[in-house]
Amino acid sequence: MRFTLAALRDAWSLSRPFWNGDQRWAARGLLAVVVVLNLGLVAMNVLLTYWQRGFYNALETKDWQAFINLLLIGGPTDDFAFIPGFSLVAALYIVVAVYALYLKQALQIRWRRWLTDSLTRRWLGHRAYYRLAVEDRGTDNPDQRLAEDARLFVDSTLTLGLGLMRAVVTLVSFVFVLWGLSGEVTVFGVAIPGYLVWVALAYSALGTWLTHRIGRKLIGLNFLQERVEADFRYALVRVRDNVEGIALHRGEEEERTGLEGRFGAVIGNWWAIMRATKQLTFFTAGFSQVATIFPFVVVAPNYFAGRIPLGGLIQTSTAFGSVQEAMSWLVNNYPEVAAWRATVQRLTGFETAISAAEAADAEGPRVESGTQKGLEASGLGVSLPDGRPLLEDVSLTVAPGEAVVVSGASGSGKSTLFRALAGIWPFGRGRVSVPAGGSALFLPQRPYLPLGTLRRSLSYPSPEGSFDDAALRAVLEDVGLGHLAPRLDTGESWERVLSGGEQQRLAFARALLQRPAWLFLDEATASLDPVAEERLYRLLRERLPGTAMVSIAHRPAVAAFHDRALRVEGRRLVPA
Ligand SMILES: Nc1ncnc2c1ncn2[C@@H]1O[C@H](COP(=O)(O)OP(=O)(O)OP(=O)(O)O)[C@@H](O)[C@H]1O
Repeated sequence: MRFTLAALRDAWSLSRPFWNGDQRWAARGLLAVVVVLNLGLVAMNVLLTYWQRGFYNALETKDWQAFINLLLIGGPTDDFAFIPGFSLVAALYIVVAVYALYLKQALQIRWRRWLTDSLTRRWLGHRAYYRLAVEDRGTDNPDQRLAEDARLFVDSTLTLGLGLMRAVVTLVSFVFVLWGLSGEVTVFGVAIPGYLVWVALAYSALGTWLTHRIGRKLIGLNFLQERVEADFRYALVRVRDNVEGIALHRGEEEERTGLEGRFGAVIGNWWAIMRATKQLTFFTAGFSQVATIFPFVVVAPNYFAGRIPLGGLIQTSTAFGSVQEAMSWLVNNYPEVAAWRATVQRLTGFETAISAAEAADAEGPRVESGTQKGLEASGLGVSLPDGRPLLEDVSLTVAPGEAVVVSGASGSGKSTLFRALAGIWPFGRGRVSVPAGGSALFLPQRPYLPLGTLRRSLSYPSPEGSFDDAALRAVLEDVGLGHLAPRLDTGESWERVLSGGEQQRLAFARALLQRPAWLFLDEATASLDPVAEERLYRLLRERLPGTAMVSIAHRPAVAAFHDRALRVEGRRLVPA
């Protein structure tokens, strides 16, 4: 019971914004139509049992005319003045079944689009993706959660929800039918009305309870399966993205062992799922086998005693079977429910982690716009995710157009300071104030090249098309990448095609195009030869004279292009 309530509460908190949000009328409208169509299907099933009764009675009494009527247009039976013929009911059933599915799918894709969109926005917004990556909150594989879990959640919630609703409505309708059909039995002198209903309910309740006891470990196993599958897929993507590093190290054997280990986890958990499913299927298959004859066994005494005709026997057993099947909904859907529960857990965990990241957005060194002319950082503290301090009481002022170089031992915290100045490092305190209106650009050691054309990579983070061809070609020429000018619109895996030095040249080209007021460089020329390094820095100073620069660099030659030098020493930033 606790299991069900917690799952439903989590699922509702994931779904509520969709059903109450700006798409609510379209969503609720579609859902209402789908529900009505599904109810129509149940109603037709009930009608068909009365049709069946008339039909079998016509067979038993060899009434040719009634037989034809019930096959085609319809006609009177013992119980009703008119029952529609099979051809009419079947034609309507087909149309309703097709549209019940089609409109359910339409709702499904609308809901999935909304869920994926809202999770992606929140994951990317407030830089939650960054915080979740640097700080392990147990939210493995966000890609899997956004793509696979969101899809499964929507599909299964609708499919299981509608299935459950149909089961409940079927149960209620057929309980009435069955109650009307079953007489009274007297057990130990007590008359029990509608005894067939009680037998069906008891049989199904016992089955449901046993199913849950046998199958509940499937929930945890399904949760784990999603995770190990995603881990394996991610390891494959890592190999694909690092082909050169692996080939140069001749690391194939090591990679294969690593992949085998991850795939081993997939297989190991899969065996556990198989064993649990086998136990469950032994029970559920046995349960449904018995269920096919159980109604006949229960009703047979009345039939053989001549109290009901053949049509009555068939209708009673169908009604009994329907009640029992509707009651056994969980027995028949347990693996799907277990998989759904695991998906809800994964999405809820992801959502909670995003909310926590959003709430913690205000933590860490802040970057704010100020009214002063230059960049000012005071009392800045930068820590590691576990709270250990890396830099303390950092003060830094940079005037507009000024160039400052920062050096220091490897691991002393220069790159982390660079992240703090960019406002993305979530651990530490203090604030950085930059003049309002001035744009800033950060060039890390390994530039990020998005998927797509070279034009997109050059223009990034401005949208593709922000700069005209002449500007792009000229800037490529300036940074020494003139040979790439004819390939501006070629879609490539540019990260793999361009050398490390070429990628750094491309980053400089971005700076020349964007013309930021504040430019931060973290060893942005580390892969270039001294001549190219000098050329690029000279270009920056000539073309962007008004741009202030803060460079992190080890090489003394770089210092020549800066007005001032600082050093990270003993957790402090001091003049060099
Ligand atoms: N996400 C992280 N989680 C844990 N530790 C981190 C993380 N990022 C950086 N560190 C640690 O912080 C310390 C400083 O790292 P940082 O990259 O700032 O050094 P650096 O001075 O730029 O070094 P280098 O000159 O070698 O690039 C290192 O010991 C590093 O291991």
